[in-house]
Formats: sequence, structure tokens, C-alpha cells
Amino acid sequence: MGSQSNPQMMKVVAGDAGYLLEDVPHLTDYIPDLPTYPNPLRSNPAYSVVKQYFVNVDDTVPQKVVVHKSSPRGIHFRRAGPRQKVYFDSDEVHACIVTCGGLCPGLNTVIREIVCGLYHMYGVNKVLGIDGGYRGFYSKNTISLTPKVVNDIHKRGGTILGTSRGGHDKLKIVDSIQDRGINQVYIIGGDGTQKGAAVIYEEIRRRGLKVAVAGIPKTIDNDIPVIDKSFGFDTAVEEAQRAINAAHVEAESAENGVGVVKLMGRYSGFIAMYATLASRDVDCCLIPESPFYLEGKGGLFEFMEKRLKENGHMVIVIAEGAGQELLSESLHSVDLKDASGNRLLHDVGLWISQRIKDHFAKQHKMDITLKYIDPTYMIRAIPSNASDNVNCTLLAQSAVHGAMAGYTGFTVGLVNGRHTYIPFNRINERQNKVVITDRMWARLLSSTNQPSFLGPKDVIEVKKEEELPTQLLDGELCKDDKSGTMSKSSALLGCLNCMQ
Ligand SMILES: Nc1ncnc2c1ncn2[C@@H]1O[C@H](COP(=O)(O)OP(=O)(O)OP(=O)(O)O)[C@@H](O)[C@H]1O
Ligand SMILES: O=P(O)(O)OC[C@H]1O[C@](O)(CO)[C@@H](O)[C@@H]1O
Ligand SMILES: [Mg+2]
Repeated sequence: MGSQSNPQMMKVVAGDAGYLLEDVPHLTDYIPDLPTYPNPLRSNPAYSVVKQYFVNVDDTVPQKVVVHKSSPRGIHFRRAGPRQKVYFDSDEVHACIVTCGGLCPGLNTVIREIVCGLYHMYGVNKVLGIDGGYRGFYSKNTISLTPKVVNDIHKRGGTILGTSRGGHDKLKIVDSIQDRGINQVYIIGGDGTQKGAAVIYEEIRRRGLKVAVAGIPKTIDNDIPVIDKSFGFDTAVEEAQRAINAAHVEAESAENGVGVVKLMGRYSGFIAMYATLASRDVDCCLIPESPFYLEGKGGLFEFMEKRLKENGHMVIVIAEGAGQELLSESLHSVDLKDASGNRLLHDVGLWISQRIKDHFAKQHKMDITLKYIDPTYMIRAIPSNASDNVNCTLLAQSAVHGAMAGYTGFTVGLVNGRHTYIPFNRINERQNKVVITDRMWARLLSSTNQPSFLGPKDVIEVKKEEELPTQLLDGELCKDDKSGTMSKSSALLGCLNCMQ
């Protein structure tokens, strides 16, 4: 195998038949001759019974699992899990955990499992909680985390550490890490957080510090690329069902009842798409990635009139980032940003509800009864469900194994159902979005039987927009798309777009 580094410091290892390993950095890349220690799990009675508990150093996970017989083997990521050798003596480890960005079900479970994993698997008992996100490194006191302190926290929503947006000051954060003698940093957060983690890792590397930086991706919006999905996503979708169900009950009980539910999803409409697919009560799902219009032929109002005539009621699910251009146009407003630089959105749910009411009142064709439900924060402020709890546990343990093994500058994540270490540059290169020319959106359209609101010209535009720079090998197409009409970026997306 040949190894090469590209200008963004990506470690790429090429192998036979088009095999590529997008590897993660290791402390020994910039600190030579680090001592190693046998993994303490070897003598841990709980693990010594497990055959092949340790992951082979050469194990990798393919990004694409659907291939043709002549396909190149493609991109792979390093498989997560415990290694035979570790690069930290247990007594030497001084870890810290920070949570940043918006809330997500399961944050406390991940915190708990990092603390317990370090303690029970590796005998580490120095773990600090950083209070209130990145700014907490330099402006707040820390919290000492022990298995006892975190014992029950998985039953609570939110994060016991607190979180925040903005306040990422690279130098102050790394000074604080250095001053406190921290040598493992676990950073839980979304796309912005992972970008911040990459900056911290680079500064740590520049200073030549023996500090492992591990990211644990958190995004109910599913806007982080490469990974199948984040912990908390399933819980959020499940909770969204309750709101959709209420909207449906209200709509069904009134003459020409209309239920409107606004769900989270700033730039990516995955929650709305999955909640719609799960529910079967939704007549129309509107997401940021799919432009729509209200008036005229093929517009939302025309579809509503038809559906109400047919069924006597209907439910619309709208992601908070959908139709923002329409709103800005009609409100003549300026763009505002939050402390992290994310666009602050107008309330599309209220706006569309009013527009629908105005339309039907003006037309005098139909009296409607509209109920608007906004459960946005409710779906992310709850504790995680059983399957997300399992997911959180495995992610946390994988992060701990990776840091102990000396890997750094990585995000842990599920790729095709297997736990992997993904380099920060790969996670941070773009935002994951619903690809509306892809199979999953088509499935939604056939499930709701709603219009796509797109003319042939729009489809060409959408496809052009999706032609992002890609690292796919020549000739690779999205999954089993033989026609070649699917964009390469579609082929790069995680399984929430293409799931079979
Ligand atoms: N490009 C960047 N470089 C350094 N730090 C960043 C960058 N983008 C965001 N951050 C920092 O990361 C933290 C979290 O970012 P943000 O508020 O965007 O949330 P997030 O992690 O994307 O989570 P979510 O959007 O899912 O709520 C903030 O403290 C922010 O300052
Ligand atoms: O927590 P804030 O700042 O209100 O931001 C809300 C945003 O956070 C998210 O929940 C992502 O974490 C988005 O879906 C939503 O737009
Ligand atoms: Mg974000």
C-alpha cells in the first residue's frame, strides 16, 4: 500500500483495486517514539472472555456497500474499537468532555458512557466536565465527573454540562487544555462543533502536545455528512410523531380541517422527511432542500383544495428552514445570525398558517379550520429512547478506545452500520442535505402523493447545485442507479438518503 498526504493533511492510503483509506491522524505522526502499553482490557474479566475483542489494526469499513462487479473498492474508514496497544498509561490520562451547539436527545448518555468507559475499561479516574460549551474552557469552572456523578444522567434530557453557541477562541481553549494538563478531549456537538474541534486539534498539533482530540457527532438535523445518522435522531423523529398525530386528530375532527406541524431542520429536512414517512398521516411535507410555491397551477394552495375535497382534512409538515426565501421576500427582512454564525430563521410555521387562512378566506370557496402545532424544542429536549441509548453507548466507547489507542483529530461515527474513525476534514467538508433527486425523497413523494413543486427546469437546476466536488472514483454512481442520471454528490450521501 502506498501512503500520501494531501494539502489539507488528510492521510490517504491507497491499496489494490481502487482501495482508498481516508485515515485519521495519530499522535505518533507528530510525536515520535511514544511509549505504548498493553491494553488493560486484556486482563479485564468482563472482556477477556470475548473472542477477538481487539480490532485488527488493518480493519477498515467501506463507505459504499452497494457495488458492481467491476467497481473500484472505493473509500474506506478506519474501524473503531479497542486496540492491543494503547498510548496512554491509565494513571496518566486526564480527560475532559464538552458539549456544544443545540440540544439533542442522548447527550447525557454519551457523557455518562465516556466517563464510565474510561473508568471501567481503562481505569481512568480523572475526567473533567467543561461547563457551557467551548467558552467554558476559559470562562467557567469545571465539574469533576465520576461514574457516581453521572450514574443517572441518561434519564434526563439536555446536557448536565450545559452548552452554548459562539465563544470558540482557539488560543484560549488550547491554553486552558495545556494549563490544566488535559490529554484527552472529547467534544460532543454538531457540524459547527466538529469544525471547532478540528481547529483545536490543529493548534494542539502545532504545539506538539500529547493530547488526543475526539469528536462525537450530535445532530438531530442530520446535517453531518458521511455518518449514517446521529444519536438522538430516532428519538426526535419518534417524538415528532406525537405532534403529527395530534395535528391529524384535530384536522380529522373538523370540517376541512388542516393541521400544520413545524419541525426542526435549519438547512436539512431529514427530521421532517422521516417523521412524514413514519407517520402515514401527512399529506404534504415541505423541506428546505425542495423549493415550493403557494399560488397558481401546481402550487400548494391548488393541492390543498384538491386534497380537502377528496379527504375533508389534511396535515402539512414543514421543516423550519423551508420556504425561507418566500418569507424574506414577503417580510422584506434582513438576515440575522446567531452567535455561531448560523442564520436565524423566520417562523415559517406561523407564516404559512396565516397564508393558508388568508387564501381560503379570500377564495370563499371553502371554510377551513386550521390548527398550528410547533413542537420544535420538545423533540430535542427529551431523553433518548432505547435504541439511541445503545447508539450513544457504542459511540462513547468507540471514542474512548480511539483516544486511548493514540488516534486524534477524528470523529467517531456509524458508516453502513459499523463504527468508524473519520478524519475531521472529511466530516467538515460539506453539510449533509436531503437530495431531492434521490431515492428517499422519491419514496416520500409516492407515500404522500404530494406534488414535487418542481418543473423540468428546476430539476436541472437542483442537479447542477448537487454537483459538488467529490472524491468518488471515476464512473461511480449513486448506489444502484444504472442510468447515470444520479449526481455524484448523491452517491456520497449517507444511508438516510439512499436507504434500501
Ligand atoms: N468554523 C468554525 N470554527 C471554529 N468554531 C466553530 C466553527 N463553527 C462553529 N464553531 C463553534 O462550535 C460551537 C457550536 O457551533 P453551532 O452553534 O453552529 O452548533 P453545532 O455544533 O453545529 O450544533 P447544531 O447546529 O446541531 O445545534 C460554537 O461554540 C461555535 O462557536
Ligand atoms: O437552539 P437554538 O439556538 O434555538 O437553535 C435551533 C436550531 O438548533 C437545531 O436544533 C440544531 O441543533 C436546529 O434544528 C435548530 O434550527
Ligand atoms: Mg449546526
